[in-house]
Amino acid sequence: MTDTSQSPQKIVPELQLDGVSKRYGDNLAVRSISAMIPAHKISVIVGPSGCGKSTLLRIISGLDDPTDGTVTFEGTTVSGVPEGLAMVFQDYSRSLYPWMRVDKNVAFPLSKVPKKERAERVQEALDAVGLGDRSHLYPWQMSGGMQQRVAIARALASRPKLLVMDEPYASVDAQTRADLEDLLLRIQRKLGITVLVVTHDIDESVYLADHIIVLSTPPSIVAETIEVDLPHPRDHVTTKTDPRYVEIRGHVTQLLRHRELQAVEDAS
Ligand SMILES: Nc1ncnc2c1ncn2[C@@H]1O[C@H](COP(=O)(O)OP(=O)(O)OP(=O)(O)O)[C@@H](O)[C@H]1O
Repeated sequence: MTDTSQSPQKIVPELQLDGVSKRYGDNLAVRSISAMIPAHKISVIVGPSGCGKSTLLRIISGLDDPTDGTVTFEGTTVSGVPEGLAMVFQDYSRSLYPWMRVDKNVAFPLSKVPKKERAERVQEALDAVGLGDRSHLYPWQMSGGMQQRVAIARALASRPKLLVMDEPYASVDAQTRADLEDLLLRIQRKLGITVLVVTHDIDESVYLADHIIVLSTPPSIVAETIEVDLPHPRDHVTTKTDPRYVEIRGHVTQLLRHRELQAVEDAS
């Protein structure tokens, strides 16, 4: 056994989930999930449709209460949206205000920040997503991918410690999705923030993650957690042809497939 207590790579938890369950009436959506989200890394929760990923993310973000269990963010039990947490949702068209120019959209959550600092933060966040010169546009003058970059900039402008993203690229085309995945990898490496992404896309989970939490079919439980030891920087050609990528991808696929088959057997 390796002694990790002396290791400089020692994992620091940013978020801790202990026995988190959620019941909607008779429907048990999430069943006693315990997991750790390490600080300064990208963690991905992957699982089949309806397994409770969004429910879990809402609980982690303090938007919903668990029926049982606790979520701890930096040592404090989550009740309400914690300071230092920012969210990006799948549907950018509903998260941006169409009547506000891009800079106003990004500045919106910063109303309590002094004007000069607010302007600096907005510019910094738009630069980070490559839209520094598009601040005067309205969302409806932009492509879907650009709008999602604005939504990411708005989350970054609050300088979050934890960025939570629910299927953030599900509404854009494949090429834009690949570009946005690379953007997220670059931003995370540059800013060192903790990122938690929910997706049902196995490729996306392996490509983005340092740490994957595989959920089973409903009601979800953790099937396995996987440390992704693929090197950085990653790119869609080199990383995805790395035998280790292929191996991890195959393993996650097998886990999800096995659980699906088991659920079908249990139901019959
Ligand atoms: N507000 C709610 N009220 C009642 N049931 C809900 C509510 N939100 C989610 N559910 C139920 O909880 C279960 C999990 O839903 P959830 O949206 O969390 O899954 P998901 O894994 O994110 O699915 P998808 O990948 O399809 O978005 C489903 O059975 C869903 O119908």
